[in-house]
Amino acid sequence: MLAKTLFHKIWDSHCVKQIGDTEDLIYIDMHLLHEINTPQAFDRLRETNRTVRRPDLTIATEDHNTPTRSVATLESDEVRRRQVDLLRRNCSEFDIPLFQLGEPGQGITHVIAPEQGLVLPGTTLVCCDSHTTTHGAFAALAFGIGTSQVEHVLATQTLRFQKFKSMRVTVENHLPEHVSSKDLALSIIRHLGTGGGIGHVIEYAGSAIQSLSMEARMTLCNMSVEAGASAGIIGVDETTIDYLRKVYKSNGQSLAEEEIDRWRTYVSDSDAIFDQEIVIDGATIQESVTWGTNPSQTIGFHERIPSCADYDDPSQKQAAKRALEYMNLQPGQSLYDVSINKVFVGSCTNGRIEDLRIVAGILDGRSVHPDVHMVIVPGSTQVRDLAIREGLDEVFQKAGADFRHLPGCSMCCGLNEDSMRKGQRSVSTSNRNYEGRQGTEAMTHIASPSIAAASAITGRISRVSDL
Ligand SMILES: CC(C)[C@H](C(=O)O)[C@@H](O)C(=O)O
Ligand code: SF4
Repeated sequence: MLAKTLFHKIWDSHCVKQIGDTEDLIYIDMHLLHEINTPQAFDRLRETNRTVRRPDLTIATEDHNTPTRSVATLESDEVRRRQVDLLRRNCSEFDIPLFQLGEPGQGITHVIAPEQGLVLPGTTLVCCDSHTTTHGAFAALAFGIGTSQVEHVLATQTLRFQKFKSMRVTVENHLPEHVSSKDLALSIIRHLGTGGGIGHVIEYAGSAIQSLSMEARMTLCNMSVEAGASAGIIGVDETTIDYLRKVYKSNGQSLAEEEIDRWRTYVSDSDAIFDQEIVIDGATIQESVTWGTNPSQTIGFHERIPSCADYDDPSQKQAAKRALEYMNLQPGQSLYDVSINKVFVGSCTNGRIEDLRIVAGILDGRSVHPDVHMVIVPGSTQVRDLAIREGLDEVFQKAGADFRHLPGCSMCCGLNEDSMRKGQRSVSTSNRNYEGRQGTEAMTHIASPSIAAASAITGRISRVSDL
C-alpha cells in the first residue's frame, strides 16, 4: 500500500468526489460558527430556500465582540448587539446549538471545541475563522473558511477544496527551559516568512513536538496560519490520547478502546513523502518577541531591533522600514529598552489554563508595574472556573492584574471595549500584530505567557530569568 502522510489519510477518507484535477469535494465532520462572517451565509440559505443539512454537526459560540466584564455592556452597543442577536436568531431558526455569553461552555471557538470533545483524530473541521488551524493538534484536518464556504457547508456538509501540498517541520531535541511552543511558533514563522506555508498543510513532528502538552501543541498549530499555511497538524500519540480520555471523562462520555486504537492510526506512515521538509534543532530556539507588524518580524533577547539594511529582499526591507516607523523603534535598540503600558494574556493562542497557570506562577508574590495595565481574559468559562478553583484569580488580583470573568477574544482583535488607545504599547499573548490590530495606532509585541508576565512586572519587555 502506498505510504501516506497524516494529511492525505484524512483527506482521502473524506473525499466524496474528485472535481477535475485540482479540486475535491470533502466531507466535513464538524462546523464551528461565531458572530462574525456568518450572517450573510444564513441570509443566502433563506434566499435560496435551503436549510442546514446537519445542525447536529454544527455548533456556535459568541466570542469576538463580546464584553469581558459584564453582559450588560453588550446592550449599550448597537452594532455589537446586532451581530450577537443575529447569531442567536440564526441558531434558533436553524436549530444550531449555541453557547451564549455568560452561559457555561461559552468562550473562544478554538478553546471551547476541544473542551467539548468536538475535535477528534482523523476528522475534518471547518470554521469561519483563520485560527481554526488550532485543532490540528488533535490530528484533525481543520481549516478556516470564508462566508460563501460557510453557506456551502451549512447547506451540504461538504466543501470543495483545492488539493493542498504537504510540508513537514521536524523539531529535533528539546526546547530549552522557559522556551515555549509560542517561541517555537514565532521562530518557525520567522524562518518560513508569513507566506512560506501558503498552499500547504504543515505537519509538526519530532521529539520536541512530542514532548509538548496538548495545549502547547494547540498554540503551535494555531499560529500555522501566520506562516500562510492552510492547516497545521500533529500525529496522534499518548499525549493526545490521555488528553482526550480526560475530555471524555469530564463530559461524562464513554470511550471504547477500539476507538482509541483507530485514533492511533492517525500518524504519517514512516516512509510517507512530503512536498517540503524542514528540520529544526529545538535546542537552538530562543525566547522570542515580535518587534514589527507581522509575526515573522521576530527577535530573541540576545538580538537587537534590526535595521532595513539587515534585509536583502526589497519588499522585506520596505516592510521593516514601515514597521520601525509604526512601532516607534530604533534599529539597534534592545528589547529591554522598550517600555510597555499594556499586557494582554488571553486569545485562542494562549488563553488556556496552562497559560494562566504559567502567568500566575510568575505573578505570585510580585506586583504588576504601576505603569502597566495587565488584562487577563480566560479563553472559556471552563478555563475561568478552573482558574478560580485553583486560586489563580486571587494571585492575579493580589499582583494588581485585571482578571476578567467573561471569556472571549477581547484585546486580541480589539473588537470590544478592551481595545488599546492610540500610542499604547502591549506585550500580548495573541497571534497578530498588524497595524491597528489591538486598537488604532496601538503597538503590539506578540510573545509567550511567561514573557507577558515578566514584562508586566518590569514594565519593559523582559523574560522570567530577568526578574
Ligand atoms: C474575525 C475573524 C474572521 C478573524 C479570523 O479569521 O481570524 C479573527 O478571528 C482574527 O483573528 O483576525
Ligand atoms: S482570539 Fe483572536 S485570533 Fe483567536 S479567534 Fe479570537 S480574534 Fe481570532
